Amino acid sequence: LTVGPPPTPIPNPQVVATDFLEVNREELQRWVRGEPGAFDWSPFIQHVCKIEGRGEPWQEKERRLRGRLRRILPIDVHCADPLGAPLRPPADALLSTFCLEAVSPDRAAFGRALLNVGSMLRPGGHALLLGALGESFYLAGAARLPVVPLDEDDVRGALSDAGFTIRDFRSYAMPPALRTAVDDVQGVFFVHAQKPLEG
Ligand SMILES: C[S@@+](CC[C@H](N)C(=O)[O-])C[C@H]1O[C@@H](n2cnc3c(N)ncnc32)[C@H](O)[C@@H]1O
Repeated sequence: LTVGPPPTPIPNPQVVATDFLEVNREELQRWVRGEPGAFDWSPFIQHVCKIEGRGEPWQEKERRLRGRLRRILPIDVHCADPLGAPLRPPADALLSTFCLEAVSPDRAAFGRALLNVGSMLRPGGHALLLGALGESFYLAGAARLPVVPLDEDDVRGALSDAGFTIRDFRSYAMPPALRTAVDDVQGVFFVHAQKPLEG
């Protein structure tokens, strides 16, 4: 789960990155510090520069992102206060990818997790969520990890129950070429949702 800057520019935006596992947080920390042997995110940053098409040198984007990533915090999306204490200031925007459904035993838990992470957003804040549709497991090395299989209506219902307004909802069915043995994902959803300005 990553909490970050909003779609419209704000002065001096900061990015707060979070993960449940210390090993994952340490890996990210190594990248921020530029340590040798850290995971190399540069192909992804180069790709983003390419699709943004602004001619920004990728090294500049990487440098800026490193500078903005000030906090890497432990999180548990199953807690009402996922960070252990309210995020101060609350986030303008929140990005979560393939997390909530992968760590929830059932749809009710997915809905509660969405409500919990939504509490880190300011009123009017934006959530960008990507996740798996119809997935029941994925393999991480030798481990077979369960996933709650969701359909589009499950995601829409959970967003509405958590008080979000859906601004954009897209999904695609996994093309056969991308179906591999590491999971049984049927599709992917992309959501832009917003918390109401009041309440
Ligand atoms: C399927 S991975 C997705 C990772 C990454 N966001 C991505 O898109 O590839 C699920 C992530 O959820 C994290 N996780 C596990 N339990 C969690 C919990 N209770 N609260 C928050 N994150 C959790 C794992 O450490 C892992 O990084």
